[in-house]
Amino acid sequence: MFRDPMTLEMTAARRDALCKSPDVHKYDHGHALILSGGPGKTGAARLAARGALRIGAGLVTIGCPHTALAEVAGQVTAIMCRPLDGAPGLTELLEDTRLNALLLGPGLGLGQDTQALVLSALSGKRATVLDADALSRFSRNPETLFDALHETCILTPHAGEFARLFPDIAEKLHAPATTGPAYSKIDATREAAAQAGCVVLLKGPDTVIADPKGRCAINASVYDRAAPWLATAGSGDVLAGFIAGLLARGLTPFDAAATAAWLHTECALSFGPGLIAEDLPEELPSVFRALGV
Ligand SMILES: NC(=O)C1=CN([C@@H]2O[C@H](COP(=O)(O)OP(=O)(O)OC[C@H]3O[C@@H](n4cnc5c(N)ncnc54)[C@H](OP(=O)(O)O)[C@@H]3O)[C@@H](O)[C@H]2O)[C@@H](O)CC1
Ligand SMILES: Nc1ncnc2c1ncn2[C@@H]1O[C@H](COP(=O)(O)OP(=O)(O)O)[C@@H](O)[C@H]1O
Repeated sequence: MFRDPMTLEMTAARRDALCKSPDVHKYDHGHALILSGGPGKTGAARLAARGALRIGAGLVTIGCPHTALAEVAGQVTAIMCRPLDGAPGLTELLEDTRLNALLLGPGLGLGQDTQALVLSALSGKRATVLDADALSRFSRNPETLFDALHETCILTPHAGEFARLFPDIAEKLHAPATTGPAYSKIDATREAAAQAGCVVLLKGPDTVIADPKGRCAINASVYDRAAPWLATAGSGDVLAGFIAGLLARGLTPFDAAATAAWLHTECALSFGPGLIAEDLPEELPSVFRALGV
């Protein structure tokens, strides 16, 4: 067990996990399924899907409502798309056991459908990233979500989503410290991971990743790694896609979250000012080259 939080670095083991063997085929690199919202709400899933493909998932499919199929299909090429209406459609699609990593939330909306999709996705116990609306949807009934989560899930809230899902923990985090040591973002993320029973990645300039046993890492985008251009619409959607892609490739939830957060910052540093979310996946090849992947 790792009790001490570690500042993330690109270790040889992490780098090796990103390399692809010469003698395997695309299904050996996994197949990520990313759910999209309806018409006019497909951008976030497309950003995430591009991230998942660029980080090395062998195949990436966007599952979207029939009504959004033309919009999605008209804007993706290497990424595949499948019509999928509601939780029954998802259950049917998940009969394909090669779909080994799921991402739900970006652009999904806050309706009843989102809750049903999340619960259906979680029932199969597949590696699953929950972000954005898949978290906010449960702000009034977090216990429903916690009861369904399992150990290969990853929650990726920003501070606002975190406070919706873990209001008591957020209150402690934001309370003024009257006695030391103060309750930190690391304490908060660890407590949230223990409560949820899965990995939690709490975003921000300093992103903290924790698992239920207390293992913890920090991706600090500060000082020489400051990347304020990441505060742009959709950059979190790309991060969720990076994590889903690495899950598809077989990384553990903790390693997928930690490695993705580190690469996300590297992509922003490599691109520099003027960055928009679309640029992040496109920057991965030069980041990989610099790492010798
Ligand atoms: N290209 C696309 O298709 C994109 C699609 N997207 C998709 O849109 C959907 C809704 O996304 P969203 O951004 O409107 O919802 P959300 O982030 O909950 O903000 C609502 C309120 O929460 C707060 N808040 C926000 N951030 C915070 C923080 N870090 N820390 C603290 N508080 C924070 C803030 O409230 P305030 O602080 O202003 O009171 C804000 O007004 C979602 O599905 C997403 O995937 C986006 O990803 C963009 C690109
Ligand atoms: N000032 C900052 N410096 C470094 N990274 C940041 C900063 N602000 C936000 N980020 C990162 O950008 C991403 C924003 O994600 P999120 O808030 O979910 O936005 P969106 O919903 O638009 O995708 C997160 O990965 C977060 O860690």
